[in-house]
Amino acid sequence: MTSLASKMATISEEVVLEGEFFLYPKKKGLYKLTLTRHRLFFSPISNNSTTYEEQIIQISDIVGCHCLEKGGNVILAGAAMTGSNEPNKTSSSLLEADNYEPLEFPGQNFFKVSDPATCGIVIYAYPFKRKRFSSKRTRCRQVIAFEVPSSPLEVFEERKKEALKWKTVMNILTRDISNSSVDISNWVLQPRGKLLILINPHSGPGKAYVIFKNEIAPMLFEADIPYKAIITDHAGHASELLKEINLSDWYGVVIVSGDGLIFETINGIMQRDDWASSINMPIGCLPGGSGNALCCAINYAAGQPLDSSMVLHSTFILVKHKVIPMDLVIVQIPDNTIFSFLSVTWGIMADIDYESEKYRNLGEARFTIGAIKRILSLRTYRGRISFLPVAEYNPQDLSNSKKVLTKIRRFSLRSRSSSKSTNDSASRTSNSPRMLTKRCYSMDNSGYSEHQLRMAEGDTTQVQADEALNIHNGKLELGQGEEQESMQKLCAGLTVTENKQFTACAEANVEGAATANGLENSIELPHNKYNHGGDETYEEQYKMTILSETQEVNVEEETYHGKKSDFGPVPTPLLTPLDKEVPENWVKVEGEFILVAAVYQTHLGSDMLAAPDAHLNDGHIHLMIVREGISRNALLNLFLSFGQGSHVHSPYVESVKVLAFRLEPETSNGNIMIDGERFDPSPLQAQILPGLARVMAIK
Ligand SMILES: Nc1ncnc2c1ncn2[C@@H]1O[C@H](COP(=O)(O)OP(=O)(O)OP(=O)(O)O)[C@@H](O)[C@H]1O
Repeated sequence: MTSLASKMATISEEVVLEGEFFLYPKKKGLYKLTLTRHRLFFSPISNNSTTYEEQIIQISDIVGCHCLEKGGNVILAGAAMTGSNEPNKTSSSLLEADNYEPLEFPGQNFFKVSDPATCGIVIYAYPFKRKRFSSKRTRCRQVIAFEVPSSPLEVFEERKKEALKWKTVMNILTRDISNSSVDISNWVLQPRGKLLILINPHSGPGKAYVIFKNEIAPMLFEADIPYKAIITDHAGHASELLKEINLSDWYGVVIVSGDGLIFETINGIMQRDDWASSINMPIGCLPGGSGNALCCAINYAAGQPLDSSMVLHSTFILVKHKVIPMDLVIVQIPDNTIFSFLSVTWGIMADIDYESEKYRNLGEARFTIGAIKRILSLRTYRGRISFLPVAEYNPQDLSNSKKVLTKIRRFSLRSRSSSKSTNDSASRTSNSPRMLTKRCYSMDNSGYSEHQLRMAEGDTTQVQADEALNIHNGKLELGQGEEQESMQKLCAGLTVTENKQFTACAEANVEGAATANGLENSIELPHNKYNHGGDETYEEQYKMTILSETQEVNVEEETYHGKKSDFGPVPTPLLTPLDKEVPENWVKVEGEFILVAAVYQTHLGSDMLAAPDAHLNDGHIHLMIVREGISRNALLNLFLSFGQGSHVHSPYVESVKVLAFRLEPETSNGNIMIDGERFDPSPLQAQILPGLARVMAIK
């Protein structure tokens, strides 16, 4: 038996634990279990060596290990709580309230035993399996339980102790907690930090709560993650909570919604007096909305597929996460400041995002429908885009800029300035009520206001588009316009599935993880008369901590406790006031544009690899410009190539990495979208804040 065990553990790996167990509940024969730091091997013990069958579970696929327990159904401790409309209740006092709706699951899903004398372990794993009739892989739930035999451990307490030892060691390995001690009896399993989970019941097709209950909560139970789940009851609720609550009560905040609630969360935190420490609070995201770009970017970086099982893959990442810095971008619009984590778009991309709101019940497919309509009724926008490029700017060869001149990196900052103007203006962003659909921010700083989509009346191009493209009962019907051929080409790449979801054929190849772009650590800001010059470097002046791109954050070392400190506004040394000219060393491009997009995550949707070489914390804004002069056909092809990210090679696309930019639309029509939120077209400027936020991700 011992020799079999050695064979199982392939000898080269150090054996952490070995033991003999029954496979529960069959109790058919004994199994030998061998645990190494990376794998669990198990095989039946038989006198006949020809029946030797070894099975392996990778530790990296395991989310948790429990002791077998007696019981019926599982009632989840975290449970979910609805919001409250009670007028006197503040958002944060809701957290103390006791109106929980218990979530109950059938016991057999989690291997509850009927005999209290049964001792053993149950392992929850999510290994990759190949999909049927496809070369693609997806994670599948695997639950396996082992019972400690009553011989030689006859005493119940000893069997219980053995099961507990296996559970503890398995969970320590599963959580990738470093243990220097070779003696496993010194290994200590610390309880997991508590998560505040915010669920938007109206996001996307309105299924966020069902997704949470059926797909997310069970895995949180398996991984022993404590949480409190709150169903938001109004727009702005998340931002109110994050502004008010004592953050030290929580390990992190998790959003089950689309990008809109993540935007609210980040901007809520940035309105706190102690924003500079509070923004260290890890943010997790699980896809529950129609636009789940950050989830896509995190899954892509972790090498997980962006397929129909994205909730499962995202929950798996949440359970196995490390805390990773994420770039934010400070966006200044007249009289307001916004903190953005995703993108600023203007032109066709913004129009598609905003105008496709009415198809939100189609989930992400709304963007495909919106794209077809907007290409049919193509508009151009006049304006100016100015930017501070990372590399030497060569308009002839924009996508191939090589010489890196500037790079600012992740920082934690504490400005010496006592002015609070930035945060004061930010606080105006989300005090007012917010519409769930067709929402926009008005530029007069009065907060959120309802915005009617510019449909038929007074917008003839939209009417033509609507006539050319009809959507009835989940089917696309093409009109007779001059673009019919192009549209047929695009629609040939669309499949309409039973649940009326449209998916583009051109799927992103997301099997391989994004690799870090290998940029060096040096910082050499260009001479900029507005960067507050002097002899101090940018890092010295703003107390930046330069970390390498692959460095993880040790949460223990950072504080996000809600102490009121005298933090100043977020410094923006690269920006001049919006009503002054941009610095002389900026590049200015003027003309008619089809689109301008500033993106800082890889994805803007599961089939939109907008910035293929972006990284969560690469310290760059990836600017993409398409000027007028592109045919509709070429634009169609361009949109189709977004799935693979090959649009960056198009001769029509100018790609440039920048640290800051200013956008000055000359026309008042159209839309500006910041992280999926609409703003009226007016001048804005933005600067990267490298690695300012923290996300739960896997590199
Ligand atoms: N209970 C609620 N009722 C109405 N609106 C809410 C509620 N909770 C949150 N919201 C608002 O709904 C907005 C949209 O949600 P989110 O973007 O997360 O999902 P989404 O489905 O991707 O949205 P959209 O399709 O509108 O972009 C959020 O920005 C938030 O302000």
